[in-house]
Amino acid sequence: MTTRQSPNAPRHDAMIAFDAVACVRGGNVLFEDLSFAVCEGGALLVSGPNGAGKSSLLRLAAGLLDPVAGRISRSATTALTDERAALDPEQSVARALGWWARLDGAPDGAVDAALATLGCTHLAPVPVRLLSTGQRKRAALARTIASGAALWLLDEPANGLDADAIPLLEAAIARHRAAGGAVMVATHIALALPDAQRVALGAAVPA
Ligand SMILES: Nc1ncnc2c1ncn2[C@@H]1O[C@H](COP(=O)(O)OP(=O)(O)OP(=O)(O)O)[C@@H](O)[C@H]1O
Repeated sequence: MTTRQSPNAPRHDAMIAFDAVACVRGGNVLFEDLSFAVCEGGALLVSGPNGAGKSSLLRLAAGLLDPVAGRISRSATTALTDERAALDPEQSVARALGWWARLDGAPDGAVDAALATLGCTHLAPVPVRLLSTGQRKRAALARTIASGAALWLLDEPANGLDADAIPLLEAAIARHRAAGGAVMVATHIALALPDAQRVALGAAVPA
């Protein structure tokens, strides 16, 4: 169930390290004794059946959940993309993303660049509430790309994307890693993540 690097010793150069982490939700142990470290340029691929705890793992990594045991050390800024796009439905895509970019302290032009990266510059003036499923996913991914965060936490990033968008996402991840960033990805859809570490979660058991 776990990926272990140096046993019980979080790496000092890690952007994030899980050390013997356990997660319980809804009365079930989703995983325990989970240890790994993700360093600059790294990637971690999280797999497992529905309900295994992939999203929970990413929420732990984002600091949105606390582990019931173990320790999580985080030295990098993080951005999470999940099914909640968290974009104001009444704003245009550009304004909604711009709001987050300002909050994240992103440089001027970060939103335009992120939209171009995902091939959706044309969506900039479109109200968020009018976006299709795949367009909403592209906008949510653009929010993470524009954030400037070093560690991208991507929960099912390919869901809803069409065949043209998936290579754009893979290229964006590769560029981010080449620039010293890192990613943790939970996905049921195959994505090219060269040299990724793997965490395969199993079925939950009652606590
Ligand atoms: N807020 C919550 N309170 C209680 N239980 C929760 C909560 N959120 C999730 N769970 C439970 O935790 C378990 C793991 O959920 P999680 O979303 O992490 O799984 P997942 O592996 O991402 O699943 P999927 O492949 O379906 O996206 C599920 O049984 C779910 O019902």
